Amino acid sequence: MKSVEQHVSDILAVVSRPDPIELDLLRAHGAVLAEPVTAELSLPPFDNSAMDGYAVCAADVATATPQTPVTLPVIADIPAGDVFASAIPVGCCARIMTGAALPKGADAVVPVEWTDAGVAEVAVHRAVEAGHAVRQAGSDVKEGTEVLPAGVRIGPAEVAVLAAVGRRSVSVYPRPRVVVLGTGEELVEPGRPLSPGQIWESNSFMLTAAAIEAGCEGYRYGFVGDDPDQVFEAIQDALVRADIVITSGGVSMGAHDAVKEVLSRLGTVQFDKVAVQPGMPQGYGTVGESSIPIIALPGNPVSSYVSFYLFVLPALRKMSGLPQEQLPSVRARLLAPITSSPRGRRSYLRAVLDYDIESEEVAYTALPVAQQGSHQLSALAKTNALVVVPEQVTELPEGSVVEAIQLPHR
Ligand SMILES: Nc1nc2c(c(=O)[nH]1)N[C@H]1C(S)=C(S)[C@@H](COP(=O)(O)OP(=O)(O)OC[C@H]3O[C@@H](n4cnc5c(N)ncnc54)[C@H](O)[C@@H]3O)O[C@H]1N2
Ligand code: MOO
Repeated sequence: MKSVEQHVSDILAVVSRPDPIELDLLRAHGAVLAEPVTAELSLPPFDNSAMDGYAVCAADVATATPQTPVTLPVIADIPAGDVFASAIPVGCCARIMTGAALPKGADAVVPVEWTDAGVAEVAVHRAVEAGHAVRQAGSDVKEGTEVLPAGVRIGPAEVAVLAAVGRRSVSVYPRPRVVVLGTGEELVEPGRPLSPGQIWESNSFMLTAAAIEAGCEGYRYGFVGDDPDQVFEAIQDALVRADIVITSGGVSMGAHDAVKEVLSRLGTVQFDKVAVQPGMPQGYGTVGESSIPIIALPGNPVSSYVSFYLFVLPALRKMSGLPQEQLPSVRARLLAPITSSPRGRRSYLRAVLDYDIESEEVAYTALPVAQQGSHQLSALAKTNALVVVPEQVTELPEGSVVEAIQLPHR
């Protein structure tokens, strides 16, 4: 059987990072930056006031106390956006608002709360040091410095930084379009009535949602039955708007598993048994004239789910322009024994991971849920981690320390 690592690297070999495109700032939100961004100007570009108050020369108010206030004439009013062109003469001050440029001659701002808030002249009750409530030019960013490296995902903070350094558009990797197709004659659209032998379709919803959460454009194609012609047509159709196609079902040994047969006709798709539980039968390759990557996941819902995080996510990261990175994992103490794990296959058990505030050594506990069957979907929603049981291990007592992979957004 093929190792998990081998299957990941085989998949990574058939997907590539797209060429960057220039996108307007909000369109770029959620995509990965393809260029390092530097500040053309310092931020703030000029010394400015951090408070509403009075721009003064600190030396002029050095003796001010509540008992002995210093009174200064107010010679100007400087709202944010205005610039006071001349200098403040010694012994004078200007009323100034937060964000307004500090006038020449002033070296500090007295907050309005430390004054009588006068308009023509003002009584200052407290001394200030030079620099008080002044935001120095460049105290956020110095001109020419890198504010964002290439390879970061653009979230709200990055959008803010880009706008603040004056960028209206940026070079990003376009978000991969992921088209998801389920297969199975027994499947029925949720919301429609079930006949005997049928179940409601869930994999294409789950995989589309997971692709969207991974920052991609996810499209649910829906599902088709096991008729090879239908499967053929659906995959051809899906290819039109896909950078990658994800299918579920039809990859095992079933007599009606159409996906295997059709995909072999359409491209270079290879089917493997991967040494993993759940998710053993897997397919990957490329299809169509443009050699669009395709990943064929097993139909069992839990297998599809786990396979997404093990095999699809690394592909989507690469296609998004992100560096390869494992999902974060921690060492955790098992709160229940693991009674059986197949020898020769690495198990990923769905578990509840908790922070263990009492423990001095291992900071987490992991409780694998009781329902670990590949069809037992409902338990997934209770879990937030995958406990890894290595290939050669078949059981583990309670209290064992294991690796627990933290699932995203859980
Ligand atoms: N003789 C063997 N049988 C099976 C083997 C094997 O090695 N030898 N492997 C088992 C394992 S492991 C898995 S995993 C499954 C994978 O099977 P397929 O990928 O061919 O999937 P299907 O047979 O189409 O479906 C399996 C199961 O999942 C349900 N399903 C499928 N698609 C969906 C969907 N979109 N939404 C909800 N549920 C879905 C389907 O009804 C089946 O119950 O094969 C084992 N068998
Ligand atoms: O490997 Mo299957 O994925 O056991 O359920």
